[in-house]
Amino acid sequence: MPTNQTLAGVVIAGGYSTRFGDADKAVADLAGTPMIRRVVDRLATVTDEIVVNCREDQLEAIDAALEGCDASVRFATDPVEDRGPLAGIRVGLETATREYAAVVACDMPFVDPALLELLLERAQGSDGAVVRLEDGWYQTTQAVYRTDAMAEACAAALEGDDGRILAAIDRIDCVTVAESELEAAGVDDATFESVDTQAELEDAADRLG
Ligand SMILES: Nc1nc2c(ncn2[C@@H]2O[C@H](COP(=O)(O)OP(=O)(O)OP(=O)(O)O)[C@@H](O)[C@H]2O)c(=O)[nH]1
Ligand SMILES: [Mg+2]
Repeated sequence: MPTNQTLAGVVIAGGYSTRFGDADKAVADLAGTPMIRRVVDRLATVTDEIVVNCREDQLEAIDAALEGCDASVRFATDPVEDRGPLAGIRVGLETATREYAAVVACDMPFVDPALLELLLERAQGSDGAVVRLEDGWYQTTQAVYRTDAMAEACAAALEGDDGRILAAIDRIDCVTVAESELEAAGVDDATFESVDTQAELEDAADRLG
């Protein structure tokens, strides 16, 4: 996999998991393994650098959840908390050192590394590649971006008081990949599933267990 040399993984985990209840979904046990660890382990198969973005108060628990990981993980904490995922992506990308970075939310334990490889391939020569779902939604938290270009775009969007991830994407030259292309590329249907509630955690655990 020759293109892997330039791919970082950025996991965003600085949210408050309000739909999940009284616990941080990032470190929730999913069939015996903390959710964020599942994401990091999958990312590690196609990246050579991993940055985890979270709040200061999550560091200890996330570090423990990742103990013994093969990947070398660095942390990028939010300078200001609760500014939304775009702020987390920004600081994560500012910390990453590879030309491109796969940005993945901590609550997507089924992320398919094959998708990230496809997106990295499509992003070559551009500032990123993002999947456009059939309903028109862009899958921005499982996407590949050119690290410095997207970090600058995030900063510009945030400075303009626009916290939407799409506001940053609009500022870069990003390739769109149609959802319909993923099946032929062998990407797992479950890749975009996110675990936001206890019910979704139970459902995911049933399928893994
Ligand atoms: N750094 C940072 N990351 C965030 C923030 N809000 C959400 N995220 C991350 O963005 C991803 C998608 O967000 P959500 O699914 O809404 O997660 P959440 O906000 O923790 O959960 P809810 O409170 O239930 O919406 C998750 O990986 C979150 O950790 C934030 O304010 N800062
Ligand atoms: Mg949220």
